[in-house]
Amino acid sequence: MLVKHGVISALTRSTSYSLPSSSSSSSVLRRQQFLVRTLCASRTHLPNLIRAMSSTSEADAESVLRTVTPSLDPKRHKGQAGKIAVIGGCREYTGAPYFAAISALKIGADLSHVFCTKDAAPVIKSYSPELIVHPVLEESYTISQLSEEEKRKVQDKVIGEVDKWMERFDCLVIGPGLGRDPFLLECVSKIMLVAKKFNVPFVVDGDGLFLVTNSIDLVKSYPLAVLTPNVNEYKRLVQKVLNCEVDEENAEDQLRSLAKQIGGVTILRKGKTDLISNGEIVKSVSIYGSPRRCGGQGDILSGSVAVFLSWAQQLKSGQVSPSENPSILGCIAASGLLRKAASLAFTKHKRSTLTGDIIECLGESLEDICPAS
Ligand SMILES: NC(=O)C1=CN([C@@H]2O[C@H](COP(=O)(O)OP(=O)(O)OC[C@H]3O[C@@H](n4cnc5c(N)ncnc54)[C@H](O)[C@@H]3O)[C@@H](O)[C@H]2O)[C@@H](O)CC1
Ligand SMILES: Nc1ncnc2c1ncn2[C@@H]1O[C@H](COP(=O)(O)OP(=O)(O)OP(=O)(O)O)[C@@H](O)[C@H]1O
Ligand SMILES: [Mg+2]
Repeated sequence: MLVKHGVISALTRSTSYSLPSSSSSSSVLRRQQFLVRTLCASRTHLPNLIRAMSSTSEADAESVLRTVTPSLDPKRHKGQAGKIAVIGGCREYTGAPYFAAISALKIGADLSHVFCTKDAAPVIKSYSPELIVHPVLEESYTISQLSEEEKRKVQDKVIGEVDKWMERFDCLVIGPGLGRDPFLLECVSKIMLVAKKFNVPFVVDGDGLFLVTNSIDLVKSYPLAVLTPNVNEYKRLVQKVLNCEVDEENAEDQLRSLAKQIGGVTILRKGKTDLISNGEIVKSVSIYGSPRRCGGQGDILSGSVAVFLSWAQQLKSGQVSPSENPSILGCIAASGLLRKAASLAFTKHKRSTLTGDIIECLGESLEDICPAS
């Protein structure tokens, strides 16, 4: 343990991340181990792996799903299969955070929280009693009458409300249905700083990517950040970071450059084929899939990445090669499962397939690949 902690300290010093002071809790320890595995994977072992795999290779998503999904052990207590929090949900969008949060539960996480605006909270609560919903975020229109001093107090309160829960979460999903209100996004930037302080991994999606694209330092060189851009979000990222247009001919190399340029974050580029890179390796997932493009499928994906990433970080060393980055494994597993569930839902519902139908197929699809008993 002491040796491990020494390694952790050295690694965290070299990346200028500080560990939380109460590093005795098991979730903090797990995150430290995750950080070590992620850094080891990206610094020590990957060069060898890259030499062996210079071009993109199709991931064996089913095998990754079997590796990362924990067995249902009666000795485990509530929380050990994952505690996820979605930061998103505003006046316009209540579906997206719900889809992300409920997908996490349907896959097998124990607890799923949503931090959203006060307007969105009763709506999201009414979709499901399973979710723990915190009405804490504020948009500009609710505070327009306040002085600058009072606005700062509101911001501190918002951040305090999330901060007090932060250490309990295994992963955050930042952005589904967040909206683009400037005051709200400023609060979310601060929430990201708190997550980084506690080494909590986060998946950035939807409007979280709008925020990050305009303030890339929020995620730059944070090894526990995963970005899940769709076609538009990817285009904006490429334009902003690489200062060029999307190059479909050299899609893999461009994705690798983009991830490298953002300091080795993991990027899952969604599309006909999902491409995943951490700036070193590039993996693809193209199995299954559905021709229906109804809104909300990306939200299922971001909630799923959070769960599989959390499970991948719990794997004991020995079960998985140290060169396998938990963030990459989480992305491969989530992409494979979503595509299988979408395919199954489509065989049942054809043109009328909706996101809710795909969510209903998550359990059956996972069961098919790794049965619960
Ligand atoms: N039911 C809901 O509450 C949903 C809310 N969503 C949220 O809506 C917000 C905005 O997300 P968007 O994905 O619309 O933002 P984008 O910036 O990706 O899309 C903006 C515009 O681009 C178009 N577009 C999207 N995908 C495209 C594609 N593949 N090819 C061409 N044009 C495309 C959209 O129709 C939209 O008009 C996010 O916070 C997101 O999470 C979405 O997740 C969908 C479901
Ligand atoms: N052309 C396609 N063919 C097959 N599957 C696709 C295609 N485009 C996207 N997908 C699948 O759908 C998933 C969601 O991608 P999509 O581009 O719809 O995300 P999004 O726009 O962020 O969704 P949302 O509406 O939730 O915001 C991807 O992970 C991918 O597996
Ligand atoms: Mg989206």
